[in-house]
Amino acid sequence: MIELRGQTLSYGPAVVLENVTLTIRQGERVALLGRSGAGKSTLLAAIREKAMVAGKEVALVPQDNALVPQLSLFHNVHMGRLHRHSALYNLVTLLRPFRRDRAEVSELTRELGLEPPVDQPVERLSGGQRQRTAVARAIHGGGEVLLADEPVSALDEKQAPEVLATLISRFPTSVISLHDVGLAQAYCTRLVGLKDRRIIFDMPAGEQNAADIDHLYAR
Ligand SMILES: Nc1ncnc2c1ncn2[C@@H]1O[C@H](COP(=O)(O)OP(=O)(O)OP(=O)(O)O)[C@@H](O)[C@H]1O
Repeated sequence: MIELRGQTLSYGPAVVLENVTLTIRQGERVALLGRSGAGKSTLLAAIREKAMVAGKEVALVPQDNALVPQLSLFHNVHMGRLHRHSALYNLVTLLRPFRRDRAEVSELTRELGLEPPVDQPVERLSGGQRQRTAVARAIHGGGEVLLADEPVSALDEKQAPEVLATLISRFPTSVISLHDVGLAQAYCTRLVGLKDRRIIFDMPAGEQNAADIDHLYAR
């Protein structure tokens, strides 16, 4: 479905991952694991590029959320769906959102435990609330493939699994960078470990042992 074959990923002369071969199949929930700087975001970007070339509809949760702070929670979530509407519809929505859209966004934000009113500017939200706004934007936009970069890193122990479960359930296929191995094992079907410029394991969730994980995070 999405395939990288022997690809080297680099920034100019700086190689991040060498000879990457990876196939993401329909229905998979793939977790990318590895120490900070191992190349998870870089690999996600390469997967995104392949998915776009293959004509897939991709939903993104970027690591930095990529929200517009001055705009409301509603408008930031609605942004996920701009491409589905006409320019006129989007212009009207900017000034005065349609009731139907407001209701839909309000329901989604409630589902994600976002308490502030949807009119609240994003710049007045907490870090965890901003992250859930980015999650809501991806869900609202929808698509065939979810690519998410640490989408629940700012959430507490109770919220993180709930939000991750909701996010994953809305997409047929997902690739998610996670630093929480427990969450990856609980919610993903396949774990891909990155270290020393390569994929050091790629196996079904549940098959890796403690030594695999220790080695992945060892210096
Ligand atoms: N735009 C860039 N230009 C040059 N080097 C970069 C750029 N983005 C990332 N890198 C480098 O590429 C390597 C991999 O970075 P990447 O962000 O993919 O890692 P990561 O596993 O996602 O890290 P983290 O868990 O901290 O988000 C790092 O050494 C980083 O410094």
